[in-house]
Amino acid sequence: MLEVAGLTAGYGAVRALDGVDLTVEEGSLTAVLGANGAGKTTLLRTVSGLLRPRAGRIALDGRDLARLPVEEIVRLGVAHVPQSGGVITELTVEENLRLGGLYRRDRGALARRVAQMYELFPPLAPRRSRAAATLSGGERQMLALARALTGAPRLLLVDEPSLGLAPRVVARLMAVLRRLCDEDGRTVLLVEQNARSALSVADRALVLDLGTVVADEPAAVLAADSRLRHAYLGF
Ligand SMILES: Nc1ncnc2c1ncn2[C@@H]1O[C@H](COP(=O)(O)OP(=O)(O)OP(=O)(O)O)[C@@H](O)[C@H]1O
Repeated sequence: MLEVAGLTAGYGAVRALDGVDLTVEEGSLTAVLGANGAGKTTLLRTVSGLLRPRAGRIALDGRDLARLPVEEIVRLGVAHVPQSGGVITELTVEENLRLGGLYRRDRGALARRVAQMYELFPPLAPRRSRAAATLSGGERQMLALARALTGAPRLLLVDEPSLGLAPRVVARLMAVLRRLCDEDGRTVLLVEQNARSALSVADRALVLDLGTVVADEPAAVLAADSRLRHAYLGF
């Protein structure tokens, strides 16, 4: 579904990605792992159009995204949940969810999708009329994911959803991501520092180091490779 080839991107003199190749199958969950500064966030930002590549190709179902406006990339079904969350804290939970699906014209479908989000993330339901600013960190992460999902994206890009969350909340979020692939056929590209959690739900895993791919394996193979784990993943 997503094909990235020879992707090079950066910031001024910094080359954050250097010839990255990646293929993501429809309905799969791919983990992008690696140390701080490896280029993981930059990879998501180039796919969603927030950063333009210097070279290489990013294709969604064969269509090149590299020069499309961000709005068009969203319309093609790509949603990006950034590390800092992506919720509007002044608005209520419900308003955030409705905004996430705003570009979908069908209002009935939007109401159904919002209702589905309360099923998928039960802690959000009793808080629907509260400002997002009053949510805990975990609840905010759930809202950020739910908000992206109300737009019914085909490809969900998620940047470190586990950051600062309790282990039980992390496990619940990972399980939701897995369900999105298995039950809804969505495709997920998940950036994580918490490699152990990500590998427990991923189909495939990519390890980045200084902007290059040093491993691209089925998640179970990577999890069993103690040399790679010690060298790049710290466990
Ligand atoms: N806006 C920016 N301006 C300049 N350099 C940047 C910018 N954003 C990132 N970089 C640099 O690009 C490289 C890759 O950063 P990136 O954020 O993609 O890494 P990461 O793997 O997501 O790291 P982390 O796990 O710490 O979030 C790093 O060397 C970083 O310092």
